[in-house]
Amino acid sequence: TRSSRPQRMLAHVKRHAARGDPQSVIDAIDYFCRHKEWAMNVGDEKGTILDSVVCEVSPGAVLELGTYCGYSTMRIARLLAPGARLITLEFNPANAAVARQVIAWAGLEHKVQLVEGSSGDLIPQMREKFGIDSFDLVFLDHWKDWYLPDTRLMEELGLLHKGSVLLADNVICPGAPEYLAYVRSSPRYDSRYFKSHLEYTYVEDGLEKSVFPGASAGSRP
Ligand SMILES: Cc1cc(-c2n[nH]c(CCNC(=O)c3cc(-c4ccc(F)cc4)cc(O)c3O)n2)ccn1
Ligand SMILES: [Mg+2]
Repeated sequence: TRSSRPQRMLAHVKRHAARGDPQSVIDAIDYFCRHKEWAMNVGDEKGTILDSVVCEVSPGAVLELGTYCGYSTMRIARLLAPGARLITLEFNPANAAVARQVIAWAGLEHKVQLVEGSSGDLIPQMREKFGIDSFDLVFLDHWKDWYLPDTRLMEELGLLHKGSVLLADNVICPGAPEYLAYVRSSPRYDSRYFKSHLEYTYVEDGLEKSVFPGASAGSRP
């Protein structure tokens, strides 16, 4: 049967990127998506904003919701300090299989745990299965109408601590209006919008960065 777009992307990476060189893998995917076939990676423009937030937070524990082909997984993992951990959740097994190979080609597999399944099922298992107490950074890049319920779930499970950063992709396109309204109105978050474009296009999109000031904030003194 005909190959999938992620499979063609992986073939392009193997042909054009150097093993163990994450930047060359990132560049190869950006070239493929800009000049051959569009794909829903966060991309180079929003990727630069992602990089700056990762460097600013210098997280010990990161959760990524929505791996896809592992592009943003690599952007984050290549900037992590030794011993820091990145857990990434992917719903689609075929995409997860491609992502594992992309991450391995970049030589970043020892920094990344890729788990297949839905966020709603896996987030409650973070402590027991992965020994994670809380996350310093969460990159939301999965199903857009799941951003809000999953954020509420992480709050309720105590997976966010004072200063935890939520960074959400696609808040304009495809859009996450309920999530945006929540983080921008809740006294529990300091939120800021980084205007950009939908990956590899001129359509407006952006990232919303929201700092969790602590569970007590916004509740009665
Ligand atoms: C429930 C659950 C879900 C997941 C999960 N795993 N993988 C994903 C991928 C989700 N991503 C997107 O749908 C997405 C779409 C566009 C887009 C598409 C078409 C257009 F025309 C314009 C823009 C652009 C993007 O940047 C995106 O990120 N979710 C993992 C775990 N649990
Ligand atoms: Mg996205």
